[in-house]
Amino acid sequence: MAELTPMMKQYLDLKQEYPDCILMFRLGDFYEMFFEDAETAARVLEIALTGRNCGLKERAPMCGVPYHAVDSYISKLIANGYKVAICDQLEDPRAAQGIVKRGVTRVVTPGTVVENSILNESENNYILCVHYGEQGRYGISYCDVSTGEFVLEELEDDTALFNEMTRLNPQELLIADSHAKEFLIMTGKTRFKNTFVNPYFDWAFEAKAAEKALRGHFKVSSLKGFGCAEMVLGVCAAGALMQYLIDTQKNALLHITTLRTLNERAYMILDPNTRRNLELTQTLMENSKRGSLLWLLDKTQTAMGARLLKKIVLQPLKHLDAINERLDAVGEIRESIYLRESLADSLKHVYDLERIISRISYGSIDAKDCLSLKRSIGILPELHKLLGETKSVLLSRLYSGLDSLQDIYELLDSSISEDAPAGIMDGNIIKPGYDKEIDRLISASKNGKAWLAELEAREKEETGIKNLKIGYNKVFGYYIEVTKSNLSQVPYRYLRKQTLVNCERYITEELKEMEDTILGAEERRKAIEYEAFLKIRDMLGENVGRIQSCAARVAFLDVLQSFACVAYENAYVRPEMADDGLLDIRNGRHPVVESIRRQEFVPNDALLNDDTQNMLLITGPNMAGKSTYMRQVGLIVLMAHIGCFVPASSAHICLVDRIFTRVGASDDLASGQSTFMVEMNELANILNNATPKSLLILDEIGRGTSTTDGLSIAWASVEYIINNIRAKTLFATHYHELVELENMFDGICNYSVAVKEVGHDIIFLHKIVKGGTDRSFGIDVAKLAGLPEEVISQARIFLDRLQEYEISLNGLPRERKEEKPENPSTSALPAYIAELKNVNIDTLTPIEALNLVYSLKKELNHEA
Ligand SMILES: Nc1ncnc2c1ncn2[C@@H]1O[C@H](COP(=O)(O)OP(=O)(O)OP(=O)(O)O)[C@@H](O)[C@H]1O
Repeated sequence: MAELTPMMKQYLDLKQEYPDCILMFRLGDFYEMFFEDAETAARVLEIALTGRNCGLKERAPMCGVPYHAVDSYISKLIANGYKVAICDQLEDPRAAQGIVKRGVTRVVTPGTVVENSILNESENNYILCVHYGEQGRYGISYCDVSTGEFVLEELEDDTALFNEMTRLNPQELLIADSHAKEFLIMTGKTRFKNTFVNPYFDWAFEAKAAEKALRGHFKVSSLKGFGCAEMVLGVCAAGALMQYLIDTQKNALLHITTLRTLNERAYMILDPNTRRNLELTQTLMENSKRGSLLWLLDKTQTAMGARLLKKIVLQPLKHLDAINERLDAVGEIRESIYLRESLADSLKHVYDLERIISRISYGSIDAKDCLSLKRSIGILPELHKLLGETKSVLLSRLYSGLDSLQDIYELLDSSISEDAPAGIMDGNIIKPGYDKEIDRLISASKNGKAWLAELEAREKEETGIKNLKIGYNKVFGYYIEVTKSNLSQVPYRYLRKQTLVNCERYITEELKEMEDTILGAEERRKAIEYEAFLKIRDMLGENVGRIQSCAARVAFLDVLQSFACVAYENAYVRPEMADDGLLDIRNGRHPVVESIRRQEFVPNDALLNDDTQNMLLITGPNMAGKSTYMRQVGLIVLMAHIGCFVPASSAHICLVDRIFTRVGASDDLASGQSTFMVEMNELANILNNATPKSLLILDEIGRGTSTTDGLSIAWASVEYIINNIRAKTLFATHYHELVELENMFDGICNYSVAVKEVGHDIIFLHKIVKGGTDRSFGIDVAKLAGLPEEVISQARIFLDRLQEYEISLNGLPRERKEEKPENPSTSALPAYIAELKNVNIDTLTPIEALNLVYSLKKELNHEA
């Protein structure tokens, strides 16, 4: 009976352990795949499907990829939704007795890739683990295995979970088997519907098992030191994630040196709408980084700085001292041209230390990485010197904590050759003087070369063949080459080795002996260099924690210099921060619009306080600049809270707990929500969660439905905010009726965006002025947009007619509206209308009152 070959038996044993993965099996210089895996991989990777004798009657389907190019093939498989298990040779094949020992060294999934060619340099690559707690609460934990960041958090509800998921944008979600279905349904209609969801053992999420996995990895007897002892849900998520990483990444977790507990009280929560509406990391229209706040603020010089900047932009601080510390540091760098330019110049030379560290941990570091590490460390003394001269608390703290890693520099400088190749098994990596044995072998092969030259001269002399030469190739080794015209002079002692078109190649006894010595020395040197390199790698491995904390400091310094650089280049000012409820921005600008627009940007003030000016009700024509103005206030407040200078001539910014935005119209087809439904969901979230310390930016509330419904909702929302929340609010609207609210409530102030009419044309002045407006200029804007003249003139006729009805309404005693009502809760009711209809004011809600106004309008319309 046919029997499997030992190699195929080994393959099938391993494959059994990884049935859901494509198993890449290392054979010599190739990773081979067999059977179904081969068929799938050949199709996805567009490579040839062949066969291999496996001992059975039929050949096993097989395909393979060269090991040195494996990254690009892995990335293609991952992108197509497959998991890949990498099976490597666990011993030197030359030393193996019998079949080479092999084992899976790593399972690669979208959330666990570390290959540079797959990763985006300025983005983190997270795997996020979600643990379901009681009463709708969650514990989450996320890790970027390409940098070693490992964090846990606890979240209140679905909304908080969704907020964090959108902030982190994980490539993979780990979830307990028993919740996987529920989770898939929950994410099925969101943007995470295509994210790789990985169900994992329930037991790993149990508190005891989770804690054990964490204690085991961090080698601690208690988790107290990480500040998460009370966070049971978070620990369950973190422990399950750690267990998963241990299972799949095997021994490559050296670089996960700490567990960070995210304290939500330290950061302002930004919901996905606010991130999107303020275009913090990407633009609304094109989803591109260019045009976003992140793009504008990114003057970082390192990939680590770029990744940290994104985190900082999405996590504004909530504490005054922390914000002021950052502002002090940015101010100090901004003030000194020398410091600013020297920091940028030095940081330019620092490589991506975080990802080099992960390659140390994964054992995939090469000599080039070592040189990058050495060069980066070489910059540290300069950074140290620059920071040593600073005064601000934060920079001084960075200075005192910055380890110069001198010993690591010396190790790398003495060991790794400057022109070392990338491959670590090809020799020429180790510098002369580092290892005596390597030096001896180098000299043996060098002497061998001198001896070859001497032999060549001797053979020429003896045979009289002047153009005889000694050469070498990988297949035949050393040879003596004689051209065809000189063959008659070849002596008998020459043994033919190879025949070419123009020449013959020979070997002699003497040359053969020398070949053994030279090649033996070369081979041995390569082997010893490889061993020496592995030792250096291990020494680096023992120091990953030190390199990591250095990397974190460098990244933070990079963000601070980036803020300083942007502040200097764009003439930003330092915001004055206080917890006093006053927002006073003078000559504020929209940071991105001003940097992109060719024409001059018109600056505007913004004043909001807790009592007299709590809400700005902004009216004005289309295209005047209402949205730009409101976004600019939101961005200035946010920039101040991340410790960045702001585009204004001066800015007093009070601490805010959240920034809420409801801007523009977008529908969510994926979840089957109409534009209006999306708008109402967002509004509900704001009205339910805003506090007096929040900043609200509301643009055209109610425009997604009929005018009457829309106006009613807008009116009622303004009332609700001013009466119940008293959050600082910017409220832009096309419902000019709302300007009446200024007279009815303390704290509402009308503003409008000025335009100038020149004949039939309008000029946008983009200036925010006090007072409301009652004209939209919509038709004028439509004309500017190039609507056909016929449509424009017909629209003007309709408008005139409508305005006539408007006048017949407003002809009613207007002065009554100026009187301040005694009871603000019924204040929205236009009393004169109620009187007209003989209705008792006190029995109506504001919305009913507004509906009344409109039904009256309709009646008047009919009569006319
Ligand atoms: N302060 C300003 N200085 C210069 N240009 C500005 C200013 N504010 C806005 N703009 C420009 O005016 C245009 C319209 O701005 P925006 O979209 O904010 O107007 P809007 O009033 O919100 O319009 P709509 O009501 O139609 O949504 C944009 O192209 C913007 O770049």
